Amino acid sequence: MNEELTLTILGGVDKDGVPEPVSSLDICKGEIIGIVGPTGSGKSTLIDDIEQLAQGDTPTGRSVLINGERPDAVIRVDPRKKLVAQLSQKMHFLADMTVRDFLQMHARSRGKGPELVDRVIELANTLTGEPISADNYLTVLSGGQSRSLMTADIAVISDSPVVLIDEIENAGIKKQEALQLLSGEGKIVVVVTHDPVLALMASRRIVIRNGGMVDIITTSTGEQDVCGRIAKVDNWLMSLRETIRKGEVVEELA
Ligand SMILES: Nc1ncnc2c1ncn2[C@@H]1O[C@H](COP(=O)(O)OP(=O)(O)OP(=O)(O)O)[C@@H](O)[C@H]1O
Repeated sequence: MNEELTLTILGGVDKDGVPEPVSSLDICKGEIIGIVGPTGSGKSTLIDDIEQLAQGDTPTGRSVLINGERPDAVIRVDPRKKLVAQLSQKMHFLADMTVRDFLQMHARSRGKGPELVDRVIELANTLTGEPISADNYLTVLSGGQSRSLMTADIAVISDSPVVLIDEIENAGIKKQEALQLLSGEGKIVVVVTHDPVLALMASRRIVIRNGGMVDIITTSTGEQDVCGRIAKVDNWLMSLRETIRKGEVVEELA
């Protein structure tokens, strides 16, 4: 995946049919971009527009361009050519097969070798505190394990250069690592979140109000500093959760 990629969102209208203040936004390869706004403001709707590569044919009237051009119809409908992968809070596997069989099948369907399977599991295990083994059945994986596996699968096997993430704050996965992994693979990562660590990890965030994109905030160096500090607290909380999950005793602070 070395080709250049720019995703352009052309603004449409807000809930009142008024043109959105942000009329055009370019997002480049490897960028993490946040979407923030009050409940019901239209964050998921923007994610859906990107997922569908809207062409003025959704309620918002937005259009999404790939490298400055309107994507052809094949890209929009052929699952093998899909540009956009989505990772959501609610995720369950329905297939009754092992992790290894599932990943091998997915790698094969993408024309990739079975050697990637071990790499996916290894990466997934860096994102979850509960180890996943190749012989686990998908149906017994916890929510956190499932999301970790999907994140690693998207990073390694899936060719989709754009990843949409809708609220993973309580997903039981190391969310910073997950975002870094995906953007490090050169993917465009679009994340709906109010989690300060995730929102400030993004280089910019789109502010949504009343269905419209009203502002783009670039993360300042001061905000990056805050992000680093809260990330440490966040990792500490995660390790405390692990200690408690394992039935161990929490050490007192020195
Ligand atoms: N530009 C728009 N034009 C018309 N309707 C819109 C627009 N944007 C959002 N809506 C509608 O507003 C409602 C709420 O939007 P949405 O679910 O995207 O909000 P949200 O910010 O994701 O909410 P939550 O934080 O609760 O998940 C939906 O019914 C959606 O169809």
